[in-house]
Amino acid sequence: MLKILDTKQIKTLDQFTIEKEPIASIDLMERACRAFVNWFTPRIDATKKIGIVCGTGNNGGDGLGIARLLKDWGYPVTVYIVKGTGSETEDFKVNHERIQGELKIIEISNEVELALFEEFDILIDALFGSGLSRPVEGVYAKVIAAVNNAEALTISVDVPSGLMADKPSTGEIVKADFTITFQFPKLAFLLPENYKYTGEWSVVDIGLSKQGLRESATNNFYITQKAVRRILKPRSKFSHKGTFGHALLIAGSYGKMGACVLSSRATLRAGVGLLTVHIPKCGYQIIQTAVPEAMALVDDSEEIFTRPGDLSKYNVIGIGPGLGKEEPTIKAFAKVLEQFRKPLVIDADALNILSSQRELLHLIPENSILTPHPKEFERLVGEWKNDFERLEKQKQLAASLKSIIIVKGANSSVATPEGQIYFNSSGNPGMATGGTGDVLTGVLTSLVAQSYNSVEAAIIGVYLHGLSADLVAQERGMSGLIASDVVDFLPLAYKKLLRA
Ligand SMILES: NC(=O)C1=CN([C@@H]2O[C@H](COP(=O)(O)OP(=O)(O)OC[C@H]3O[C@@H](n4cnc5c(N)ncnc54)[C@H](O)[C@@H]3O)[C@@H](O)[C@H]2O)[C@@H](O)CC1
Ligand SMILES: Nc1ncnc2c1ncn2[C@@H]1O[C@H](COP(=O)(O)OP(=O)(O)O)[C@@H](O)[C@H]1O
Ligand SMILES: [K+]
Repeated sequence: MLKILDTKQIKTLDQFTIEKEPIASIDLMERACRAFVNWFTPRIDATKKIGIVCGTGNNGGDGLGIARLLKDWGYPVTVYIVKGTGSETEDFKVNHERIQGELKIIEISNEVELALFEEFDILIDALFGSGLSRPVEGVYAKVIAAVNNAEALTISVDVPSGLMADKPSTGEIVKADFTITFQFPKLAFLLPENYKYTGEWSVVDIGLSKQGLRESATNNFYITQKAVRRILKPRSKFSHKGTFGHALLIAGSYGKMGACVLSSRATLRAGVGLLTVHIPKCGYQIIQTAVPEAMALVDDSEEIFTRPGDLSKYNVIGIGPGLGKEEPTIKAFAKVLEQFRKPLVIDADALNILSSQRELLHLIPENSILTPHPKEFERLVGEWKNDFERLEKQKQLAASLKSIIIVKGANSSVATPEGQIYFNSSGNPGMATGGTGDVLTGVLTSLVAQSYNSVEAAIIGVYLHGLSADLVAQERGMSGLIASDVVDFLPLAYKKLLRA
C-alpha cells in the first residue's frame, strides 16, 4: 500500500532523508531532477522546443536542475524565472548558479503577455510544488494563465502549480497534460475535480527514506498490486466448495435481469463456493440458462422481489442490482435487514431505497459494504462543495454505519469505519458503461463469502475488478468494453495477481 502523505509530512520526510541517509539537500533535489528527466527523455524527442517556467522555491530549483540536465541531453531549452513575492531557497540559488551563462534565462517580474509561451512545443511547469500555501495571484497568476493559453504540451513537476496537494484549491491553476510527482501521489490527484489540472500523472521514485516513510502515520492509501497480492489467500490443496462460502444474491426484476446475470457471473468468477440467486418468476429461465452454476430461489412475484426466504445458511448477501424500488421490494429489503446480521453488499436500487427510507439505515449490519456511485452517494448524504468535503462525508457515513463505503469512479475510494481511505489504482474509462457496477457487487459478495474481512474484500474487490477491465483493455481496447468482458477476464486477473 502506498501511503499518501500531506504536505507537512512530505517536508518532514524530505528532512528525515537528508539527515538519516545522509544526503545533502541539493543532492536530493538532483535526484528528483534526474527522476523527472528519466521519465521525460524516452517520451519527448530532442528536437522539441522546451520552455521551463520556474518559481524561486524548491520546485523552481527542480526546474533549473531539469533545465541543465535536458540541455546536456541536447534539448533546446529556455528558462523563465518568475520573480514575485517569494524569496529564493538555498537549493534554488545553487541550481541558478550552475546554469549561469549556460542557458538562456528570462526573468519575469510584472507584465506577462498571454502569448508569452507561444513558441514552445513543451512547457515544463516548475512554479510551485507542494510548498504552495495560498491561492496564486499577481504575476504568478498571469504566468499560469499564459501557460494554460499556450498550445504546448504541459508537464508539471511534482504538482500542477496553483493546485493545493491536500486541500481544496481556488485561483489560477496550471492545467497540465502530465504531472510527474515525487515518491507518492498527492491526495488532490485522486479526486475527480482535479483531473483537469493534473492530466495523467506518474509517480517517480526519488529514494526518500523507507524508515521515515514507515514511521509516517496516515489515513490515506493508494492500493498497489503488491499490497493486494499480500492479502490474497491462495487455494489450498484440500479446499472444497464449502471452504469458499455460500452467497445469496438478491437482484433483478422484469426488464433488469441482465444486472442479476452480471452480478451472478461475477460472484462465481470471483471464486465463491456456492451461489444462490433470489429472482422473480420472470427471471427463472433466464438465470438457469445464463448462469447454470447458480441455484435459483424463485419469488412469489412474477416481476419483483417481495419476500426473503430463509437467510440463515448464507455467509453474505449481495443486494440491489436491477432490483427496482416498488413498495413490496422496499418492505422485503427491510425484512432482509431485520433478519440478516452478517455483512451485506448493498448496491444500486438497494442504496436508493436507503436514501428514501432513512429509518432503514440503522438496521444495516456492521461491516457491510455499500457501493454508491457519486449520484447514489449524493442521494445518501446530500451535496458537497468539493471532493475533499465528499471524502469527509464518506468517512462520516462509514463511521456512523460501522461499514465500508466505496464511492465508485476512476480511483474508487474505499472508506473504513476507522477513518482510513484506500484509493484504487486499477481500472480505466472503458468501465464507464452500464453493468460494470453490477459486476463489482458480485465480486465483493464473493470475496466476503470466502471469508475475507470486509475491508480486505473491498480493497481486493475494487482492485481485481479494475485489473480485469485493464486486461480487457490491453487485449481489445477500451471503446468496445462491456461489463460481461470484465466478468470474463476475472480469472486472468486472479492469475496475474496470484501468479498461478
Ligand atoms: N529537499 C526537498 O525539500 C525537496 C523538494 N523538492 C521540491 O520542492 C518542492 C517544494 O518546495 P518549497 O517548499 O520550496 O515550495 P514551492 O517551491 O512549492 O513554493 C515556493 C514557496 O512559495 C511560497 N508560496 C506559497 N504559496 C504562494 C503563493 N500563492 N504565492 C506566492 N508564493 C507562495 C512559499 O513560501 C513556498 O515555500 C516540491 O514540490 C518539490 O518539487 C524536490 O526537489 C525533492 C527534494
Ligand atoms: N473512468 C473510469 N475509470 C475507472 N473506473 C471507472 C471509470 N468509470 C467507471 N468506472 C468503474 O466502473 C464501475 C461503474 O459502476 P456503476 O456506476 O455502478 O455502473 P452501473 O450502475 O452501470 O453498473 C465502478 O466500479 C467504477 O469504479
Ligand atoms: K509545479
